[in-house]
Amino acid sequence: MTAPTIVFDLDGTLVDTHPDLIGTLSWLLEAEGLDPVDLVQAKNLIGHGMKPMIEKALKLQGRGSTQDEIDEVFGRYVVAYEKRIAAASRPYPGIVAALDHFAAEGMLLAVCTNKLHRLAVKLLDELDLTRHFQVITGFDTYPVRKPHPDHLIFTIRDAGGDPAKAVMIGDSETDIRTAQAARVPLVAYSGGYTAIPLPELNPDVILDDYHDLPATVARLLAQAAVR
Ligand SMILES: O=C(O)COP(=O)(O)O
Ligand SMILES: [Mg+2]
Repeated sequence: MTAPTIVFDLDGTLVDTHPDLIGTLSWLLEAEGLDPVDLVQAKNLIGHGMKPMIEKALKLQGRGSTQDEIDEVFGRYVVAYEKRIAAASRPYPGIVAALDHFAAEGMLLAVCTNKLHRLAVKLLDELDLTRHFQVITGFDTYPVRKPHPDHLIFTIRDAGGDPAKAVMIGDSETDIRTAQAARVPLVAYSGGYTAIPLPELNPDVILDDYHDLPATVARLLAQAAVR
Protein backbone atom coordinates (compact mmCIF):
# COMPACT_ATOMS: atom_id res chain seq x y z
CA MET A 1 0.00 0.00 0.00
CA THR A 2 1.36 3.43 -0.94
CA ALA A 3 2.09 5.72 2.01
CA PRO A 4 0.41 9.16 2.02
CA THR A 5 2.44 12.04 0.60
CA ILE A 6 2.54 15.40 2.37
CA VAL A 7 3.69 18.17 0.02
CA PHE A 8 4.91 21.54 1.30
CA ASP A 9 5.30 24.84 -0.44
CA LEU A 10 8.51 26.60 0.70
CA ASP A 11 8.35 30.42 0.92
CA GLY A 12 5.70 31.41 3.45
CA THR A 13 4.90 27.79 4.32
CA LEU A 14 7.99 25.94 5.58
CA VAL A 15 10.22 28.96 5.98
CA ASP A 16 9.54 32.62 6.70
CA THR A 17 11.80 33.85 3.90
CA HIS A 18 10.52 37.38 3.47
CA PRO A 19 13.31 39.09 5.50
CA ASP A 20 15.94 37.89 3.01
CA LEU A 21 13.77 37.94 -0.14
CA ILE A 22 12.52 41.45 0.51
CA GLY A 23 15.78 42.62 2.08
CA THR A 24 17.53 41.73 -1.18
CA LEU A 25 14.77 43.42 -3.18
CA SER A 26 15.12 46.64 -1.16
CA TRP A 27 18.91 46.60 -1.66
CA LEU A 28 18.46 46.08 -5.40
CA LEU A 29 15.89 48.84 -5.82
CA GLU A 30 18.15 51.24 -3.96
CA ALA A 31 21.08 50.24 -6.17
CA GLU A 32 18.85 50.99 -9.18
CA GLY A 33 18.06 54.45 -7.77
CA LEU A 34 14.42 53.48 -7.19
CA ASP A 35 12.17 53.85 -4.13
CA PRO A 36 11.89 50.87 -1.77
CA VAL A 37 8.65 48.90 -2.10
CA ASP A 38 6.25 48.97 0.81
CA LEU A 39 7.00 45.90 2.98
CA VAL A 40 3.43 44.61 3.14
CA GLN A 41 2.99 45.07 -0.61
CA ALA A 42 6.34 43.33 -1.24
CA LYS A 43 5.40 40.29 0.86
CA ASN A 44 2.43 39.71 -1.40
CA LEU A 45 4.66 39.61 -4.47
CA ILE A 46 6.11 36.29 -3.24
CA GLY A 47 4.77 32.96 -4.46
CA HIS A 48 4.86 33.15 -8.26
CA GLY A 49 8.63 32.75 -8.62
CA MET A 50 11.47 35.22 -8.22
CA LYS A 51 11.52 36.65 -11.72
CA PRO A 52 7.81 37.57 -11.65
CA MET A 53 8.47 39.22 -8.25
CA ILE A 54 11.29 41.37 -9.70
CA GLU A 55 9.22 42.17 -12.77
CA LYS A 56 6.25 43.33 -10.67
CA ALA A 57 8.46 45.36 -8.31
CA LEU A 58 10.06 47.14 -11.31
CA LYS A 59 6.69 47.71 -12.98
CA LEU A 60 5.29 49.28 -9.76
CA GLN A 61 7.97 51.93 -10.32
CA GLY A 62 7.43 52.29 -14.03
CA ARG A 63 10.52 50.25 -14.93
CA GLY A 64 11.24 46.84 -16.43
CA SER A 65 9.78 47.60 -19.80
CA THR A 66 12.00 45.21 -21.74
CA GLN A 67 12.73 41.53 -21.18
CA ASP A 68 16.48 42.31 -21.34
CA GLU A 69 16.17 44.78 -18.47
CA ILE A 70 14.16 42.32 -16.37
CA ASP A 71 16.65 39.51 -17.09
CA GLU A 72 19.62 41.69 -16.20
CA VAL A 73 18.14 42.90 -12.89
CA PHE A 74 16.96 39.38 -12.07
CA GLY A 75 20.51 38.03 -12.60
CA ARG A 76 21.86 40.53 -10.08
CA TYR A 77 19.05 39.74 -7.66
CA VAL A 78 19.83 36.00 -7.67
CA VAL A 79 23.55 36.57 -7.00
CA ALA A 80 22.79 38.88 -4.05
CA TYR A 81 19.97 36.72 -2.65
CA GLU A 82 22.04 33.56 -2.74
CA LYS A 83 24.67 35.17 -0.51
CA ARG A 84 22.16 35.88 2.28
CA ILE A 85 19.59 33.17 1.59
CA ALA A 86 19.34 32.01 5.22
CA ALA A 87 20.69 35.09 7.00
CA ALA A 88 17.37 35.89 8.67
CA SER A 89 14.97 33.30 7.15
CA ARG A 90 13.76 30.71 9.66
CA PRO A 91 11.39 27.70 9.70
CA TYR A 92 7.95 28.55 11.08
CA PRO A 93 7.25 27.54 14.70
CA GLY A 94 6.10 23.93 15.01
CA ILE A 95 7.01 22.88 11.47
CA VAL A 96 10.03 20.70 12.35
CA ALA A 97 8.02 18.78 14.97
CA ALA A 98 5.28 18.23 12.38
CA LEU A 99 7.82 16.92 9.82
CA ASP A 100 9.24 14.53 12.44
CA HIS A 101 5.72 13.35 13.23
CA PHE A 102 4.90 12.61 9.56
CA ALA A 103 8.21 10.78 9.06
CA ALA A 104 7.58 8.66 12.17
CA GLU A 105 4.17 7.73 10.67
CA GLY A 106 5.97 6.50 7.54
CA MET A 107 4.57 9.23 5.29
CA LEU A 108 6.38 10.53 2.20
CA LEU A 109 7.43 14.19 2.37
CA ALA A 110 8.07 16.56 -0.53
CA VAL A 111 8.65 20.23 -1.33
CA CYS A 112 6.92 21.83 -4.34
CA THR A 113 8.10 25.44 -4.67
CA ASN A 114 8.31 28.15 -7.32
CA LYS A 115 11.84 28.96 -6.09
CA LEU A 116 14.62 27.92 -8.46
CA HIS A 117 15.52 24.34 -7.49
CA ARG A 118 19.15 25.15 -6.72
CA LEU A 119 18.14 27.98 -4.35
CA ALA A 120 15.45 25.89 -2.67
CA VAL A 121 17.99 23.16 -1.89
CA LYS A 122 20.55 25.69 -0.67
CA LEU A 123 18.03 27.30 1.69
CA LEU A 124 16.82 23.95 3.03
CA ASP A 125 20.43 22.75 3.44
CA GLU A 126 21.41 25.84 5.42
CA LEU A 127 18.43 25.35 7.74
CA ASP A 128 19.09 21.59 8.08
CA LEU A 129 15.70 20.75 6.57
CA THR A 130 16.70 18.85 3.40
CA ARG A 131 16.99 15.54 5.26
CA HIS A 132 13.23 15.47 5.86
CA PHE A 133 12.22 15.25 2.18
CA GLN A 134 12.13 12.47 -0.43
CA VAL A 135 12.06 15.07 -3.18
CA ILE A 136 12.38 18.84 -3.66
CA THR A 137 11.04 20.33 -6.90
CA GLY A 138 11.29 23.94 -8.04
CA PHE A 139 10.37 26.47 -10.72
CA ASP A 140 12.78 24.85 -13.19
CA THR A 141 12.35 21.13 -12.36
CA TYR A 142 9.60 20.33 -14.89
CA PRO A 143 8.39 22.06 -18.08
CA VAL A 144 5.44 23.39 -16.01
CA ARG A 145 5.20 25.06 -12.62
CA LYS A 146 2.54 26.05 -10.04
CA PRO A 147 -0.28 26.95 -10.57
CA HIS A 148 -0.13 24.16 -13.19
CA PRO A 149 -1.43 21.05 -11.41
CA ASP A 150 1.25 18.83 -12.98
CA HIS A 151 3.96 20.50 -10.87
CA LEU A 152 2.20 19.03 -7.83
CA ILE A 153 1.24 15.73 -9.45
CA PHE A 154 4.77 15.08 -10.77
CA THR A 155 6.21 15.98 -7.34
CA ILE A 156 3.96 13.43 -5.61
CA ARG A 157 4.86 10.74 -8.14
CA ASP A 158 8.59 11.51 -7.89
CA ALA A 159 8.33 11.17 -4.10
CA GLY A 160 6.98 7.66 -4.71
CA GLY A 161 3.41 8.59 -3.81
CA ASP A 162 -0.10 8.64 -5.23
CA PRO A 163 -1.96 11.94 -5.91
CA ALA A 164 -5.17 10.33 -4.58
CA LYS A 165 -3.46 9.90 -1.19
CA ALA A 166 -1.81 13.26 -0.69
CA VAL A 167 -2.24 16.59 1.09
CA MET A 168 -0.60 19.89 0.20
CA ILE A 169 0.31 22.66 2.65
CA GLY A 170 0.66 26.12 1.11
CA ASP A 171 0.22 29.81 1.79
CA SER A 172 -0.84 31.58 -1.39
CA GLU A 173 -3.33 31.75 -4.23
CA THR A 174 -0.77 29.90 -6.36
CA ASP A 175 -0.78 26.87 -4.06
CA ILE A 176 -4.54 26.82 -3.58
CA ARG A 177 -5.24 26.99 -7.34
CA THR A 178 -2.63 24.27 -7.97
CA ALA A 179 -4.09 21.88 -5.40
CA GLN A 180 -7.67 22.53 -6.50
CA ALA A 181 -6.76 21.80 -10.13
CA ALA A 182 -4.89 18.62 -9.08
CA ARG A 183 -7.81 17.59 -6.79
CA VAL A 184 -5.46 17.33 -3.82
CA PRO A 185 -6.76 18.60 -0.44
CA LEU A 186 -4.96 21.72 0.74
CA VAL A 187 -4.17 23.22 4.12
CA ALA A 188 -3.66 26.99 3.82
CA TYR A 189 -1.20 28.32 6.40
CA SER A 190 -2.20 31.78 7.59
CA GLY A 191 1.34 32.79 8.63
CA GLY A 192 2.55 33.13 5.02
CA TYR A 193 2.12 35.61 2.18
CA THR A 194 -1.04 36.07 0.20
CA ALA A 195 -2.33 39.02 -1.79
CA ILE A 196 -5.90 37.67 -1.61
CA PRO A 197 -7.44 36.90 1.81
CA LEU A 198 -7.38 33.09 2.27
CA PRO A 199 -11.14 32.61 2.90
CA GLU A 200 -11.83 34.12 -0.56
CA LEU A 201 -9.73 31.36 -2.12
CA ASN A 202 -11.76 28.54 -0.59
CA PRO A 203 -9.02 26.26 0.74
CA ASP A 204 -10.11 23.02 2.44
CA VAL A 205 -8.72 24.23 5.77
CA ILE A 206 -7.08 27.42 7.07
CA LEU A 207 -4.48 26.68 9.76
CA ASP A 208 -2.98 29.24 12.14
CA ASP A 209 -0.70 26.97 14.18
CA TYR A 210 1.48 24.09 12.93
CA HIS A 211 1.01 22.24 16.22
CA ASP A 212 -2.44 21.39 14.83
CA LEU A 213 -1.08 20.17 11.47
CA PRO A 214 -0.79 16.39 12.20
CA ALA A 215 -4.44 16.16 13.29
CA THR A 216 -5.58 18.32 10.35
CA VAL A 217 -3.70 16.21 7.81
CA ALA A 218 -5.04 12.97 9.34
CA ARG A 219 -8.58 14.31 8.98
CA LEU A 220 -8.11 15.31 5.32
CA LEU A 221 -6.52 11.94 4.46
CA ALA A 222 -9.44 10.10 6.11
CA GLN A 223 -11.93 12.22 4.12
CA ALA A 224 -10.05 11.53 0.87
CA ALA A 225 -10.09 7.79 1.57
CA VAL A 226 -13.91 7.67 1.66
CA ARG A 227 -14.46 9.90 -1.38
O1 LIG B 1 7.88 33.22 -5.24
C1 LIG B 1 8.81 32.43 -4.98
O2 LIG B 1 10.00 32.75 -5.08
C2 LIG B 1 8.53 30.99 -4.58
O3 LIG B 1 7.55 30.87 -3.66
P1 LIG B 1 6.94 29.48 -3.11
O4 LIG B 1 8.02 28.72 -2.35
O5 LIG B 1 5.89 30.03 -2.21
O6 LIG B 1 6.41 28.71 -4.28
MG1 LIG C 1 4.50 30.26 -0.77
